[in-house]
Amino acid sequence: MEANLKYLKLLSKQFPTISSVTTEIMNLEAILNLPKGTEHFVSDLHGEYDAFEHVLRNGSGNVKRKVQDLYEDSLSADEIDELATLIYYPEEKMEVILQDKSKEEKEQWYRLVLPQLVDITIHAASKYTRSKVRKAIPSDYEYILSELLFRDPAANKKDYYNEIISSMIELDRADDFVVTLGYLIQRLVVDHLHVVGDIYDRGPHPEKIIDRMKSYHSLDIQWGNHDVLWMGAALGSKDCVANVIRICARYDNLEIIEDAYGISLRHLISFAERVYTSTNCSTFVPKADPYKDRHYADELEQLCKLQQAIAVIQFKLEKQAIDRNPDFEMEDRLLLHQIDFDQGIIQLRGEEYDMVTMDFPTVDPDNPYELTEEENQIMTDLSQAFMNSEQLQDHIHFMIEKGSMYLVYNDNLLFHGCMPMTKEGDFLEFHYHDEIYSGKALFDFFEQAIRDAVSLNKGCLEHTLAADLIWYLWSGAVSPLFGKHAMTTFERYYIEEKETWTEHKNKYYKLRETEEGVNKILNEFNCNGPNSHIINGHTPIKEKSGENPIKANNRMLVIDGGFSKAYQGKTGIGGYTLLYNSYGMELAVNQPFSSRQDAVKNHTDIVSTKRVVDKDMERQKVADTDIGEQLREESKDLKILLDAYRTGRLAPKR
Ligand SMILES: O=P(O)(O)OC[C@H]1O[C@](O)(COP(=O)(O)O)[C@@H](O)[C@@H]1O
Ligand SMILES: [Mn+2]
Repeated sequence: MEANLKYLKLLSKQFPTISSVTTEIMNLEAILNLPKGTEHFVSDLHGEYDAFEHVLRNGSGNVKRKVQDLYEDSLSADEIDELATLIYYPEEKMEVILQDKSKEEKEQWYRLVLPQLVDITIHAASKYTRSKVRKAIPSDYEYILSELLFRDPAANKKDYYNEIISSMIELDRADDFVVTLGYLIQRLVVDHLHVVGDIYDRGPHPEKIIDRMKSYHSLDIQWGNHDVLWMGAALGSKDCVANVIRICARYDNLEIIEDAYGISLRHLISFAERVYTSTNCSTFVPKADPYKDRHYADELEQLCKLQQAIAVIQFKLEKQAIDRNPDFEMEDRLLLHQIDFDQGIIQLRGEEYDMVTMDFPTVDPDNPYELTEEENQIMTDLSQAFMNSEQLQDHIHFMIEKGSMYLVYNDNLLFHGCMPMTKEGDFLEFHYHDEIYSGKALFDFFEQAIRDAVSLNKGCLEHTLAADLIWYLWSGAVSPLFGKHAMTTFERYYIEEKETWTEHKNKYYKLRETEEGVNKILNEFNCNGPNSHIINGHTPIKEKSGENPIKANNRMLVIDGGFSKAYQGKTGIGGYTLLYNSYGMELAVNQPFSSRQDAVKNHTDIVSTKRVVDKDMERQKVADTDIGEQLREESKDLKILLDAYRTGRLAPKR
């Protein structure tokens, strides 16, 4: 009771009068009755910044829908496409449209297009409270846009527009106004963004994706295996550093490390060129971006040698991590000592294979896991450089702040990789330091390890062990982010026989096809609503071979469709994105994104088809969401405060 009164007193500071309390209650009740805001889900962006930017700009088709809602009957399909493209890329599209126009023609165009843009903005804003829309308006236009968006419906609209547009043109502000409205519409069509993991690796610009996300109005991240790899590297794990560099070399993306994050690879490169000699093994040839054709032979050779050098360092370092952590049970990943250095063969699970190359200048056959002095020095310096890169630290801390291993949001469960399971369909157990973790607790355990690696002092044993757990998340058999029995990097580089490359997927990937399997996982996270789904990324859906991203009687949605160019050959598409608005969920199938210029010039839009996930769902209001739940609580408290004012338990101000 005491505590209650204390809380009410605090609340009364914010709402000191009866009228302020009643106004706020009315405001909250009104919000609860608005339609639910639109959530937008993307995953597996893999450094493809331009494609990501495009789906943010077109809201996975949501912008075009708003245009169609208003102009389907009065504009042609081409005109609708042009107007939509103007909204996605206002600066570039306007330049193309206006380039050959006279002053009068330009003025005519503004008079046509500005009212259209204002109407689309009003339509997109109609789901929100005035105060929310006001917050989205850039301050330069606060007055004018408030006037336009919240104008008195009885006032003569035409006169009003004319007046405003005339003064815009006169003051030479019409261009700027088009741009402002374009971005405001983009901002309003999506209320909240979920990024279901794998921002990093394979593609060229993860750092631009993070910068873009930093300025986005509302989002969360579920970490992917590639994201935690970078987190581990930034937090000082040498195993993670070696993997990050190796993957960047493999995909010809060293600029990310050197230019975007200012980490010098000079010593490593000169070491690799000096010490490694073989240049003829195809397994080390980088998987170059097909759009980036700029290689000279010596550049390729350098990337091959760099990959060799860092792969060997990685295998040596992994021995230390595996020895430090017998609980990982990863001894069978240690393969250097299985090589017969005289005969050029390797023993693997009872079979004998030829080695693709025997270029191991730094491996002592009697002590194959010992790093040479120079290798040691290079890794010590590189891990320092990762920890000292301000830009990288800034990006990783953003991911840590906005991210988590999983998220329950409006009754949906979001995670990147998998729920590790046994073949009997039970949650797989991870044994660590005499404790056992499985199910939700397994996710929570790894999340804590990441947060420990952030807060513990670097260099102490606890920190090293926390960083090792991050590396385990990248490649361990019971990792919810990896989902395969082992990572066969060694075999992929050194053995030709592809049967040795297989990474067996966890049973989860069979079980998630069934409603029973999916419900078991949803229940574990207390997601029991009639509209609960799992939203999953990580494994590219091979759409072109007929695989369906919507599984388990619509309960499971796998949205990795291949933003990554390296995977588009397999998937046949350019990525899935998901929208969840007040009418339910809709999966957008995106075509590969060609280029920004193409999108601007030819109106190529990458959303090709939409598939409805929820049929017959009742229109959802804010009241039906997690935020609605919070608002109802607030409203309940305010009603108690009102009662306290009325019964004299507290004295309101007058
Ligand atoms: O094609 P690459 O570069 O060899 O990468 C393959 C590796 O990437 C992984 O698939 C992990 O990356 P994803 O999360 O993108 O699947 C590993 O399982 C595998 O060993
Ligand atoms: Mn992944």
